[in-house]
Order: sequence, then C-alpha cells, then structure tokens
Amino acid sequence: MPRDERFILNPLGLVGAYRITCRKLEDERGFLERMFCGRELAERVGFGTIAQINRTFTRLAGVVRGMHYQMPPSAEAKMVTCLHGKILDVIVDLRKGSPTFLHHAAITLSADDNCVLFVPRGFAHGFQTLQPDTELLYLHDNYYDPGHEHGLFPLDPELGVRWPLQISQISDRDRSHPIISKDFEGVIL
Ligand SMILES: Cc1cn([C@H]2C[C@H](O)[C@@H](COP(=O)(O)OP(=O)(O)O[C@H]3O[C@H](C)C(=O)[C@H](O)[C@H]3O)O2)c(=O)[nH]c1=O
Repeated sequence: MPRDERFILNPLGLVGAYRITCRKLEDERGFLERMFCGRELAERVGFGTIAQINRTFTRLAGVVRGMHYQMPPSAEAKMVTCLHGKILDVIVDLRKGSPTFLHHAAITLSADDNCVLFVPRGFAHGFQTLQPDTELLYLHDNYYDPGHEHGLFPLDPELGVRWPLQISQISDRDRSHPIISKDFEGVIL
C-alpha cells in the first residue's frame, strides 16, 4: 500500500461496493483515523464530493430502516459509518444490466471496527440495529430528493435478506414499500 493511502478496499462481490477499512495511525495517546479523503476516494471508488452528511440515532435493537435508493438525476452514493452500537448493513444491486442485479451483500458495522461501507449509486441500502442506541454517520454524494426517492420492502422474498433479529420497529413508510414486480427494471444510471 503506498505510504499515503489511508483506505483498504475490501470487495463485497457486487462490482463497485466495498467494505472500506480506514487505517488507524496509533500512538501512546490513542489513534487518528482519516474517515474521508476526496482525492483518494474519488480515484479509487468514484466518491469525490460530499453533498450532504446525515446522522441517524436508533434507540432499540432490532429496528430495520430501508431499503432506500434515489433514482437519477438524484442517484446517490453513500459512505456509512457506525459511530456507536452495531448494525447488519445490507445493500442491493439495482443497476439495470448488472450481472449481480438484485443480489445483496450484508455486513456488520460496529463502532469499534474502523470500517466504512461504500454504497455506489444504483444500490438500495438498509440496515437492522443489533444493539440499542446505535448511531450512524452517512456521507452522501448527492442531495436528498424526496421526489426521486424509492424503497424496497425489506422482507421481500425476492431479496432474500435474512435479518438476524426479530424486527422491533419499522416505519410505516418502510413497511409499505412495494414487493419487486417481475418487470422491475432497476436503476438506469
Ligand atoms: C434519507 C433522508 C431523510 N430525510 C428526512 C425525511 C424524513 O422527514 C426524516 C426521516 O427520513 P427516513 O425515515 O427516510 O430516514 P431513514 O429511514 O432513517 O433513512 C436512513 O436509513 C436508510 C437505511 C437510508 O439509507 C437513508 O439514506 C437514511 O437516511 O428525515 C432527510 O432530510 N434527508 C435524507 O437524506
């Protein structure tokens, strides 16, 4: 790894999606970790400029949020970090024509694993909290656009996501996302 590279990209089997390990620079006081670098990440994963940063706090374990995505022209890539607690994070490849169309990857993120999930444009994103009081930080490379936001039902058998805990809470909106129809064509980027 070149000396100034701060991120280790771990492929997730869905082209363009990565579990990114942030290098810790440690000393006797503790550590410094670079959580974002526009130059390095633009070159390596295509995420260059931050449009918005969100933080979510989820009180209970077992809560499912998602599966959300935005259609063009507001398709967005996300970098998701767990600041407190633990989640099972799930992404679904919705890119039309992708060899892994409708395939998903599921990874755990926790406050002490110095990892970031990179979710490319054209993917749906959702998670289940595995601990109470879980906080996430989101970097978005496009703006929130309710008019172009869509969702998938997290328990859709077509997705086959195995949520580890019994669902303790899910918003009415997430509960009402449609089941994927056979003519669902996905996201055309
Ligand atoms: C997504 C979003 C929402 N909002 C507003 C809209 C609602 O008034 C309120 C809660 O929205 P929602 O219930 O959609 O938020 P979550 O279900 O927690 O969505 C989050 O969890 C899933 C897993 C994600 O991937 C979303 O990107 C992430 O934000 O925040 C904003 O103001 N900006 C935003 O970017």
